[in-house]
Amino acid sequence: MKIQLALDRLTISEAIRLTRLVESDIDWIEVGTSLIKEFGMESVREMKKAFPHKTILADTKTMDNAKYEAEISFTAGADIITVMGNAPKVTIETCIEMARTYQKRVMIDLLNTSSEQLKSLLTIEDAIFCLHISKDEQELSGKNEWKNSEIPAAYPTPSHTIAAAGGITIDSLSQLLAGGIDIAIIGSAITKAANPSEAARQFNQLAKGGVFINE
Ligand SMILES: O=C([C@H](O)CO)[C@H](O)[C@H](O)COP(=O)(O)O
Repeated sequence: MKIQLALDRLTISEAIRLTRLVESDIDWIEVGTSLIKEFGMESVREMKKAFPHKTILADTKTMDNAKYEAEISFTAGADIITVMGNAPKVTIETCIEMARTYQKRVMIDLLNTSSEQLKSLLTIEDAIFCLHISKDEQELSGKNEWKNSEIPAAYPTPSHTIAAAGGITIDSLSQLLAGGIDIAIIGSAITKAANPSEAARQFNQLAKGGVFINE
């Protein structure tokens, strides 16, 4: 399982400093939607410049204007962009086409995506599918538990790549591992930890098949 570090509600320099602390224990770097909204594509450019060998995901959460958003993200250095699973089909397909042109990838964020739409999206085998408990659901509706039952059997065959995001902790990571998730997207549990390097080390140890013992 890969670890994607989600960087949200930070300045660009804080994001770079924090990533340096945990760099060896994370696989992918997510330039969070909040950074993109606050600092624009500069945040993607700066993160790629600071970490040229890491995969950079720009969490654009594209809902419309796919060609434009994909273009500015890929040319800024993003290796992966996100599009919402409940966006019009043409928006999702355009993101996929743009990614193929730039030889990059797309993560489809399945927040509020109907099962009918999901079924039709599963034909896109080179996309990454992301199960997501939103910040608002976590903070305002009290939904913050990941269970194996949340990873419906209808999801992908082994040929699909599946990610999960939203309030993931060491405990829920075990559930996600058992559920066959390929990429765990972890934000606050690392970025807000008292010791981010130690938190990232524990997540990575577990994600790479080790057993984490909470002493
Ligand atoms: O996508 C995210 C969220 O919508 C805020 O923009 C985060 O990347 C995701 O929630 C991971 O962060 P944590 O929930 O803090 O682990």
